[in-house]
Amino acid sequence: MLLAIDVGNTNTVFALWNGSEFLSTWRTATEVQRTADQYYVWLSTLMSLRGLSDVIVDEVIVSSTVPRVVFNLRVLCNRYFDCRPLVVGKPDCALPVEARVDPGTQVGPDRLVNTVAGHDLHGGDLIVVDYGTATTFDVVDTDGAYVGGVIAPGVNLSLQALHEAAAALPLVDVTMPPQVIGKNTVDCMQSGVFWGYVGLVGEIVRRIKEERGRPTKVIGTGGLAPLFQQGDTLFDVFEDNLTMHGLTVIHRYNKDLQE
Ligand SMILES: Nc1ncnc2c1ncn2[C@@H]1O[C@H](COP(=O)(O)OP(=O)(O)OP(=O)(O)O)[C@@H](O)[C@H]1O
Ligand SMILES: CC(C)(CO)[C@@H](O)C(=O)NCCC(=O)O
Ligand SMILES: [K+]
Repeated sequence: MLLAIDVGNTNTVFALWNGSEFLSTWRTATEVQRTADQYYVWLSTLMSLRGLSDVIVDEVIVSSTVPRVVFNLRVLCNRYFDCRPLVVGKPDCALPVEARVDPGTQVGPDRLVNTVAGHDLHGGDLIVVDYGTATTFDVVDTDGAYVGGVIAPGVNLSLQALHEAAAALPLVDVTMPPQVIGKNTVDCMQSGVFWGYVGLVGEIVRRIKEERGRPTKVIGTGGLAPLFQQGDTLFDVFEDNLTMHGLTVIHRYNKDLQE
């Protein structure tokens, strides 16, 4: 069975894919020091808690925005799953779409995977907005190619930065505040970040559409996307599991190429 691993700068998600559905997904904090043995103890424990101890993982695909993590994931595959992982961005992992960017640019693998997934589900002419560690905008051309985008600081990163830089500001969660005008510190901060990001996303999407000059569908993904959709209609669709879906599409594509 396929194990798909999506390593973000904050969180790493593992998912088991049986060819037609995800049996389970698990999330852990991304940590470069974590060893293959630590991954395996953690994963096999969670698998048995879900009654999945009999599942044999024999294929793995990885997307990692943190290059150093890949080494230990390779050891995990070799030692415990007796296979070589397919790693997005490496020459031996083919992608069903092109990346039309400046020569030498290393596009984040998560953005390529989101492009593939978006194109698979919705065709071409898309903007994928991903609320991860960074807030990214991936522009998908008519033929499905990644043609660039926008990288803005992530929502939680902005809240953290306020807290770390200003002695009197606490660390708060992002939420939609009751009013725009805050009457206390927390409401003021939440208003700044919530409405600030509603504005940021709306404005960047508007300008991308203007620059491209054709009808473009907007897809929102990432843990915080639904929260921001409450502030304004920012997306045409919300996709819960976009990156994981893209990993299964890329895995299938590479298998079909081998056959
Ligand atoms: N109201 C909220 N306030 C703060 N965080 C939230 C809230 N709702 C969801 N989240 C967080 O969103 C995250 C899920 O987002 P996602 O997996 O898209 O990105 P990430 O893990 O933060 O970033 P990356 O993928 O770059 O590591 C989880 O860490 C979850 O705790
Ligand atoms: C922008 C992030 C951090 C978002 O996860 C990741 O996609 C990344 O490290 N990208 C590399 C640079 C680029 O995508 O152009
Ligand atoms: K992500």
